[in-house]
Amino acid sequence: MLLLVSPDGVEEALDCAKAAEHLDIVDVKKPDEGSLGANFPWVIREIRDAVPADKPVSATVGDVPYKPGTVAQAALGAAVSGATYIKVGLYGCTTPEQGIEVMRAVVRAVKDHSPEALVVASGYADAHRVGCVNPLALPDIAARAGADAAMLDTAVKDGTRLFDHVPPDACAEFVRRAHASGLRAALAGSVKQADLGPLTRIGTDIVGVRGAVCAGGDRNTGRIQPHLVAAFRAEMDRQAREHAAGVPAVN
Ligand SMILES: O=C[C@H](O)COP(=O)(O)O
Repeated sequence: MLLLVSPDGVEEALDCAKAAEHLDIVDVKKPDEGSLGANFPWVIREIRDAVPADKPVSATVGDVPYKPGTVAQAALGAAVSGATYIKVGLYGCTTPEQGIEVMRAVVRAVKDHSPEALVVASGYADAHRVGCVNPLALPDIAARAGADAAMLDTAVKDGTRLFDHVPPDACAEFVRRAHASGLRAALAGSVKQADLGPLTRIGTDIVGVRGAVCAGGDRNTGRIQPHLVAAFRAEMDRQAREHAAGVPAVN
């Protein structure tokens, strides 16, 4: 399982760089613009320059509206700025068809420019609270649009977590559907260390965090702490070892 960590700017990205050996993907976002809030192109570029070259930079394109042209341009902007994972939060899409239309436009815009870039279609575990497309529809949306990964995050950052809205069994079904379509499955949403057991066992490919590696566990007022990134990775590694050894689950 890969670890994606979301700094909110260059300063925090430098803290991620200090913990680079413990993480796999640096994910640029602007949390004050939403769960998958998009940051400025120059911030993506600065962060690309600040983190080790072997660490891919991901960028969120925003909690996007159902406007395929607008979103395709924004996604291209993220790719041009140096991101190699392009994450789109299908916030304004109320049907799978709308999600597919947006994601097809994004895939074309991104891959025409950077064929090696990976496009991630993200939905929301708490979609029922914001009226967007059902979380379990994301693997099919991503696959039919030609994206590379399906992801879930939470739209409302109020302390509720991924598993509060999509329990582990349903997340397992999400991962199964993604893998059946040849996609990577990424899961996030106020994920804590205690969630890593189930996330490992269901075969999650990428776990995304911010709050869990910020001081005080607070994604808004806390800053990313390199030692918390290291501790999170240590628990990931422990869970991976236990899973590989067939140790019975305790959480
Ligand atoms: O992409 C991952 C998100 O940044 C997760 O943030 P969070 O762990 O604070 O919910």
